[in-house]
Amino acid sequence: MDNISAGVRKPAVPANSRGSYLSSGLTVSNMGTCYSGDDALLLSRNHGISNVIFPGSLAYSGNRVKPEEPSYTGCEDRMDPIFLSYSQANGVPQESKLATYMNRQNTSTPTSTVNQSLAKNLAGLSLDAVVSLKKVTPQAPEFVPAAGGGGTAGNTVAGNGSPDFLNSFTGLSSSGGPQATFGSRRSSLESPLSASPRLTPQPSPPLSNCSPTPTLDKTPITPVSTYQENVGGTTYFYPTTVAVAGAAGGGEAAGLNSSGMSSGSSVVPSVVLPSFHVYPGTPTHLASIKGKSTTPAAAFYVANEIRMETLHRNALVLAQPDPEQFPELPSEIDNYHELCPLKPVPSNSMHKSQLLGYPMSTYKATNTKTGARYCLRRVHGFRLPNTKCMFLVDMWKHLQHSNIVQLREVFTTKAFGDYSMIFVYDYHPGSETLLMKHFTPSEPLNGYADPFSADPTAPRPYSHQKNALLRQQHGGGSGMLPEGVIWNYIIQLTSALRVIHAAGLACRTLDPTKILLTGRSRLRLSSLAISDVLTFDTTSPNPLQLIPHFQQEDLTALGKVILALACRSLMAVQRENMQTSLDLVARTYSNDLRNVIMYLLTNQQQQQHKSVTDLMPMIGARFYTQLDAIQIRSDVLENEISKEMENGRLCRLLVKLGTVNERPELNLDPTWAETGDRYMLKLFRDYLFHQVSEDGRPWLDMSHVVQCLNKLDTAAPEKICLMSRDEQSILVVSYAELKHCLEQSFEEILNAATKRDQIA
Ligand SMILES: Nc1ncnc2c1ncn2[C@@H]1O[C@H](COP(=O)(O)OP(=O)(O)OP(=O)(O)O)[C@@H](O)[C@H]1O
Repeated sequence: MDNISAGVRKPAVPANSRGSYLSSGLTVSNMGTCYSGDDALLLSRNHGISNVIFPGSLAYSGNRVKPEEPSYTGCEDRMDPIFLSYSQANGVPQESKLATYMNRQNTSTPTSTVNQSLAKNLAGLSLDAVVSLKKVTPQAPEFVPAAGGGGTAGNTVAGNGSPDFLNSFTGLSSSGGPQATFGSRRSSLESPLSASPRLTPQPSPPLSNCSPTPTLDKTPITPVSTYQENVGGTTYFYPTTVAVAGAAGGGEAAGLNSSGMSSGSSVVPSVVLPSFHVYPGTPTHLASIKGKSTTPAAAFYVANEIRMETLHRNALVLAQPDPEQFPELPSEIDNYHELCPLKPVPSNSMHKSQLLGYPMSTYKATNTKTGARYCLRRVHGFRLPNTKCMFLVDMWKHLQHSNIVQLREVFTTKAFGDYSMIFVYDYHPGSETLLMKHFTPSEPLNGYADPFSADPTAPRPYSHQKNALLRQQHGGGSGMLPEGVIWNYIIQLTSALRVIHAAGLACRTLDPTKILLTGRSRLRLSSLAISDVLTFDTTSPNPLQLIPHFQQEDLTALGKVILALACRSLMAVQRENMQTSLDLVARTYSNDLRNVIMYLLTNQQQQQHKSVTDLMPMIGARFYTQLDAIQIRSDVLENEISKEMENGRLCRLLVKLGTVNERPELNLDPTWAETGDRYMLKLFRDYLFHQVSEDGRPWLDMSHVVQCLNKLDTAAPEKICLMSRDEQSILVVSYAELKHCLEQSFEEILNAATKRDQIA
């Protein structure tokens, strides 16, 4: 909570006048509470420089108090008597600017209506919001600021901070925030809602797992539009619309009452929701997760590691081809442009894909209609004899799974100067193949060498040297994959195969060159459907006849991939190395892993029909381990999102503010940004960003900015005190009102922009 008495921080004031505003005898009268009934605060200075009257509280339901309104009954004893003592002839302190203004006008200003029956109606004034307010009397010592110059009384609050004084106000405040008075008169910024202005922002919360203390407000307030009048250089603001509860917090806006229950619920509210959104800090169940970033910034921003990964992926999505390097690339193919090769384009048609037997190239491309990025696989020089195979393409297109790169469409093109077939897939930036990840020689193997490598210097299988090496690997720190990683891969690959086979299809490209690894451990089968199209037999009466056979081949291919991963060698799956490889697996890993491999690689003749579902009991409880890991990961990411969600929301809010603030002109009005609602927003901008410490140094506190923006965004009823740069005007205004001003002003700009568009 603020400690206004510390007097450390204050609204932005010019350096040359620092420290003076609290001691310059400002008089603050809460006119809105009981004098004019229009909820306006008159802030005047003893030395009578121009002032601003501005709507303070929004508890009143109209511009002016209407004495006959039944809702304003029974509250006299709840009113701060200090205001009663000010009830002068017209209900307005005669020394106030508003009184001067009204006297000068001597006309039937709305306030005069108040005057006639104010005394009567004050007795019956009823405001729910003040029911719980602590009753104080003018005689209470804490309410009698020292007479005389501004310095004394002002110091009581801003300088020395009489605890009694503050406590009594704190007791009045539903927000629990400190209150303030200025100058030599008995005065208060206390509003009918007890949402006092904050002269100083909240202190920074501790960085670890902590967030600014939210202010709890039970009474949501709707901003009111204001009517303003300039009299002799003084601007008077009056509310013009009815304040309606219900627009303050997000929960309220979503039709929830303060308990978070639906409005129709008869359950008695037992909790009070904060009136603004803020990230509440890392949940305890994530605080102890290993590998979590512990930097202070990680408490409020997305973890560095995730940020870097995301930035990298986004950069890859946006990457453009270098036109000088790829001059031969067509600028557009069908609905795709910005082709960016993902691997070197084969220079001649003899360079064929090892797996598919055709020259192939892979590109990232942008859809011209949607702007989305896709992965295009081009089969060079392939001419589709007819479209009979397209039913298979449709089957693949409908297959959606988290371990599959989804096929989107297939078409032929002559844009490359030949007959090419294009398979369009989802693009997963930053993916690498299993081959690149686990079988590239460049990868450091931490002393482990491929036991099947042809390199004569490498250890031979089952040589003394190799066995020693294996023992060392088994002890940890080796280049062999941890068994958990292999099981993780098995679960993902079998998961994909399960849906493919269940759909009556077969993968046919289950190979380390066609299994993509994205991020830490997400596997996806790629290049699906290509084999089906390229080898489609148009003369066959039943093109699906061979699918069961291909499914059995998928399972064998899966066994080979697992064996190769377990031995970290593609040569491990060659027929002559097979037995050696299985022995190696038996020594290094659990029996379960060996059994899975054995099951998948056992000759089909010996085994009737293999099925991917047979593997599920072999995987067994490892499913749970995987599920647990995924759910923890999901928790972590959800937490990261909740941090960034707040940041994104604030960014949009800042964009709005920036669009309004300092706008040179609007609709040919060069003073637009400096007048009316915009003036308040300008002062709010100063309050947000330009505060200075007592000795004039810039005061920087991110939590202050974040808190204020959050309160603005949710139209919190809490009030703040804004001061003009020349110190001549002070506005006491709620976030709700500021939000309303911002929305109005931004809408004006939007309307003007649309108008111009229409003209253009
Ligand atoms: N859907 C995709 N999203 C993102 N990147 C992909 C996608 N498909 C493939 N890639 C990447 O494109 C590159 C080339 O993939 P490709 O399958 O053509 O490899 P390859 O080993 O050269 O295959 P082949 O020998 O059959 O031509 C790889 O780095 C791979 O990670």
